[in-house]
Amino acid sequence: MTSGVEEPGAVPPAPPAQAEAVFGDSLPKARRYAELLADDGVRRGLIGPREVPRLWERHLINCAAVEELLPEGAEVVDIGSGAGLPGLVLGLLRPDIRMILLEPLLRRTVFLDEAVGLLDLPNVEVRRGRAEEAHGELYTDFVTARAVAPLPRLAGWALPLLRKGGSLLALKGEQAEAELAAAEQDVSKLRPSVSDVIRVGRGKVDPATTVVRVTVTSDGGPPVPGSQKKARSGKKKRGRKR
Ligand SMILES: C[S@@+](CC[C@H](N)C(=O)[O-])C[C@H]1O[C@@H](n2cnc3c(N)ncnc32)[C@H](O)[C@@H]1O
Repeated sequence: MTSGVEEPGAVPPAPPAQAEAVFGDSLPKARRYAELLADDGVRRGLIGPREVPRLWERHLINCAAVEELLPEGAEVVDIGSGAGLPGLVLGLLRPDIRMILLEPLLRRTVFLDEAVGLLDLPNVEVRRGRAEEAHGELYTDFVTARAVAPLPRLAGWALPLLRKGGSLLALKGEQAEAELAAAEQDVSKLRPSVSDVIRVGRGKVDPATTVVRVTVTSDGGPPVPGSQKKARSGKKKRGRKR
């Protein structure tokens, strides 16, 4: 039986020294997000309690390292954001980018909406849905994803969302080269593309974050600029058809 008094949530560890270098002026927002993950995130089952002591190194800093692959003003769709990793971290670190967090589960989108409001992130939009349901509707410069699906399935979901020259940035573990080698042929059949494995955040993140990057080299369907359908409200929506 519960006492009716809510248990206090967990408290995240203090940010490690490299968090200052990684987040700079955004560190206060990153701290607030870490608190939210440790408290509400754990309470609502979005992250496991065992993740709390390693929130900074394994989650926030690891995800933040990807920002060096995103040029100024990039449009990004993070598929399978879960509790906001890596999309929310990138959105709070880089106010110049436009970030859509695409996540099918209501419980998670509710948390993400609350986090975006609390952290005051006007450049971040939360959408409920599966990546494959957005095909033909959403086009972007980059798709990010962490721990969402094996590479061939992930590429099937992500590549149709990309404009020509755009890249899927999939955060992977140490086996990234082997995973890419096994999947590369299937991936390039989905849409002509070039792929590589890069490590980002060297000198700030230890170990460096491993990213499989798949860059599409063909048009693959996005309509020509100017033929964009109007959003239902009549207001132009970020990242919509263009
Ligand atoms: C293991 S969690 C990873 C969450 C987060 N990216 C992270 O690294 O902590 C996988 C997430 O992908 C979402 N997901 C599963 N299938 C999806 C799909 N087809 N499109 C978009 N998201 C999907 C799930 O709802 C879940 O939130």
